[in-house]
Amino acid sequence: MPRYAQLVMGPAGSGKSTYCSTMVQHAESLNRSVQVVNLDPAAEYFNYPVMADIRELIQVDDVMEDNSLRCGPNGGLVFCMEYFANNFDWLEESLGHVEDDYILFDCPGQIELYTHLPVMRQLVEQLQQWEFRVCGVFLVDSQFMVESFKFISGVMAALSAMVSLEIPQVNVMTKMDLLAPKAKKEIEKYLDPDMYSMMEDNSDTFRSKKFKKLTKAICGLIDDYSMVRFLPFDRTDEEGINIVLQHIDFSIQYGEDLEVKEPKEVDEEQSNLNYDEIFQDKVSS
Ligand SMILES: Nc1nc2c(ncn2[C@@H]2O[C@H](COP(=O)(O)OP(=O)(O)OP(=O)(O)O)[C@@H](O)[C@H]2O)c(=O)[nH]1
Ligand SMILES: [Mg+2]
Repeated sequence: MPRYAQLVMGPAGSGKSTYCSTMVQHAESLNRSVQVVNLDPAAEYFNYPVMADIRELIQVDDVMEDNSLRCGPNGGLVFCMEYFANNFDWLEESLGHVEDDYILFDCPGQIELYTHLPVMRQLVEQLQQWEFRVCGVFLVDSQFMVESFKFISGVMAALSAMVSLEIPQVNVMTKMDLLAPKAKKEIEKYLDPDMYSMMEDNSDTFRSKKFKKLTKAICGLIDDYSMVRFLPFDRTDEEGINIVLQHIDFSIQYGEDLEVKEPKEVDEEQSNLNYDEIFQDKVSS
């Protein structure tokens, strides 16, 4: 039986840890068990219970304090993630081997992890060997997406993760609750974007003529192949959260192998009795 994993990725501060805790609560309300693994060795605050925490293996502060390594915060993180990739047995031990487990991996925000460093891909391959079905969940902050040039950068970041990991990916626009109603209306066009008309509408924003052709070609490519789309995520909207979860479940075929649950057995005599009572009530009234 497979296990299921969401790799929760995205730039720093895009809402990854908040997404994880919101999903855990949402799953609880659906009577589903979802667990979280913290993979951010520099994490200071998150409010979900962890199944495993990379800081038990290695911490950025310790790496930065090491005089022989002389790392800053970003170099320190890269060192930690490489160390992690060389010690996957720690993760194997922490995860155990429970069938049907559904685990969210709260990843660090350094974008280089999703562009050219090999560690996330190595993690995906390792999880797949352990029979996990893995879905990438790429978060971007809706606050930074309301202008077209920022939007194109966000799309390229999501695309870069898709290309480097080669797994199903659901892209999510977070913090929708912070948008004013007008901005909310405005952002709808970015959820399922028509890149061609976006380019035309905002041709003044792209000032340099030299790069306009390149930007246009990139937009055309994204549009022609419908490569990137976003789902809105408002942590206060249960229905919206459920739609995001359903998309992810569908992409990793969660639920297809689950055993059908038998309905609770009802005492036959009892149920007949109730039915008779109702019938009697109806006749007498
Ligand atoms: N209002 C609102 N605030 C949010 C939402 N998601 C995240 N935030 C806030 O945004 C900030 C960053 O959120 P985190 O969940 O820590 O973001 P992160 O991606 O885990 O950040 P790093 O791990 O540092 O990369 C926090 O102050 C959160 O309270 C949201 O959906 N709505
Ligand atoms: Mg975080």
